[in-house]
Parts: sequence; structure tokens; C-alpha cells
Amino acid sequence: MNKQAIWFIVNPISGGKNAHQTIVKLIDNQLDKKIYQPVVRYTEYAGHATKIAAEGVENGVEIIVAIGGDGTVNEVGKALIHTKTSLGIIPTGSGNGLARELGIPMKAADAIASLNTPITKIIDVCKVNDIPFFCTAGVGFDAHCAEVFSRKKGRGMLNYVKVGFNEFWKYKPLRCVFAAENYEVFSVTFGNASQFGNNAYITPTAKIDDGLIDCTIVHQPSAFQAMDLISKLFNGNILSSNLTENYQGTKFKLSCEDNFLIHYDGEPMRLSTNELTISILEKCLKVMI
Ligand SMILES: Nc1ncnc2c1ncn2[C@@H]1O[C@H](COP(=O)(O)OP(=O)(O)OP(=O)(O)O)[C@@H](O)[C@H]1O
Repeated sequence: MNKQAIWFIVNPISGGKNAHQTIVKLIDNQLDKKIYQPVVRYTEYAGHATKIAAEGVENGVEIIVAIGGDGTVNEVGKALIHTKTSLGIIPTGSGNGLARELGIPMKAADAIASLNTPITKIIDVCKVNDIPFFCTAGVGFDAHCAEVFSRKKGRGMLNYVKVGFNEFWKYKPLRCVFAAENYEVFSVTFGNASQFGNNAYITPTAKIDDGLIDCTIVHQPSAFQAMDLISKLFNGNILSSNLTENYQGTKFKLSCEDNFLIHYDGEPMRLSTNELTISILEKCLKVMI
């Protein structure tokens, strides 16, 4: 039997000290070499994973596994859209939204074991302007926090919560135009998947292969209301709050006065436009589950 070429793209800065070395050892010991011919590649800078993955596609590699958080998964995944190469994930981030959504185990050993009994699925990918995202993208408070967080040294959920808490008191609602109506919002999130990561279900009715984009608008909460929203976010019932609005569609447009600060799969980016179009590419990415 011909062995399948499988590349592992490792983000060495994700998952804390030496996490990646342990995972590479596990791959060496536990990946079924009767079916796979593995190659391990390391990223050297932000954006490098996309280049490596594109090289893999060109070389006809069947499976490319991102070892990192949602940022790395996004960088690898975007090179695999509309190709025959499948995306695998060994999650080492703090959110791991796409891995959770696909039911990929959080423990590296279990994620490797699931690669040994390969099952693939085809999912949708959404785009904010020309930027692909796999879980969520949005504007407002979440994008602001993603930007502040990206400038901090500390990683992980606890540091993210600290940023959220500190920024909440200073945050001013975002004025924008959505569906030809003026809004002042806390956040607007578009979901291909149901969660930001960490089982925080911001677009709880989103399904990753239904051809639809879900949109959740959150209106500015008081501190007391914010506590309730956070609990609903993690319980999967944020839409029961009267501070939220929810829409489904295949295209959304959003504009505001200044150039948008967005996040896509948790990565912040200041755009040079004040107009956003959110669109969907149906069933365009093969993933390993
Ligand atoms: N070798 C590298 N050196 C510096 N930055 C890198 C390198 N490889 C990847 N990156 C960048 O690291 C950032 C964070 O990656 P990723 O989201 O995968 O991990 P994480 O921060 O551990 O995850 P999470 O955000 O869920 O905590 C991404 O913006 C990615 O571009």
C-alpha cells in the first residue's frame, strides 16, 4: 500500500515552553507509519505556516496538520481551500475553536490517535473581505481585546480574561451601519462555527457545513449584564439575552466611520477600509476529524 504523505506544521511559540517537542516525540512514537510518511516543519515567523502549507499542496501532500492555536490553523487552512489536501489539527492554543468544533481531541496523544483512524469531512469557509476565517470574525469589543492581547507578552485564557476585564470599563460602543440601519454595538460577530474557542458559543446556531453565515450582534451591557452575558456565552444560550440579535445569511455588509479593526479567528487586524463584506465559500475545505 502506498503511504500517505502527511506534514506537521509546528508553531513553536504556541502552547508554552517545550510543548511542541513533546508533541513531535509523540508523533514519532505513536503515528501509524504503516499508513503515513510524516514530515515535521517548524514555522519561523508569523505567516510562515501559509507558505509551508502551500508548498505541501504543490508537492501533492495528502494531509497537513497544524500544531498550534487558531492563528496557526487559520494560516495553514487558508492555503488548503479548494485543494485535495486535508487539514488536520493538533491543538496547542488556549481557544482551539476549530478543533473543538470538529470534535478533535484536546490531548495531543488522542489527536494523533485519531489521525491513525482517518475520517474526513468537508466544511465551509467564510471570508471577511478577502480574509478567510474558519470559526468567527468580528468587530467591536472582541476585536479590540484581540488587539490589546496581541501586544501583551502573556498568553493563555487567564491573560485574555484580564484584558477583557480591564478593557470593559474603557470601551465605547462602536457606531456602524448594518443592513442599512444605524447601530451602536458592543460587538458584531460572524460565525462559520458556533464558538470563538474555549467553548464560548457566540453564534450558537452556526453549523460549519450548512452554507450559512450566522451573525450575532451584542448591544452594550452594563457590568451586571456583562456577567450574565458571559455565563450565557459559555452555556450556549447567549441568544436568550435581550441584548443580542441573531441573523443567518450568505452575505452581510457592515460599514462604519473609521477604518475597521477586526479579528478573524482571534487574530486582530486594522484594515484600510471602513466597509466589510462577509461571504461564504461552501464546502471548500477537507478536514480530518
Ligand atoms: N515561529 C513563529 N514566530 C513568531 N510568531 C509565530 C511563529 N509561528 C507562528 N507565529 C504567530 O503566532 C501567533 C499565535 O499563534 P496561535 O494562535 O497559533 O497560537 P496561540 O497564541 O498559542 O493560540 P491562542 O491564541 O489560542 O492562545 C500567530 O499570529 C502566528 O502567526
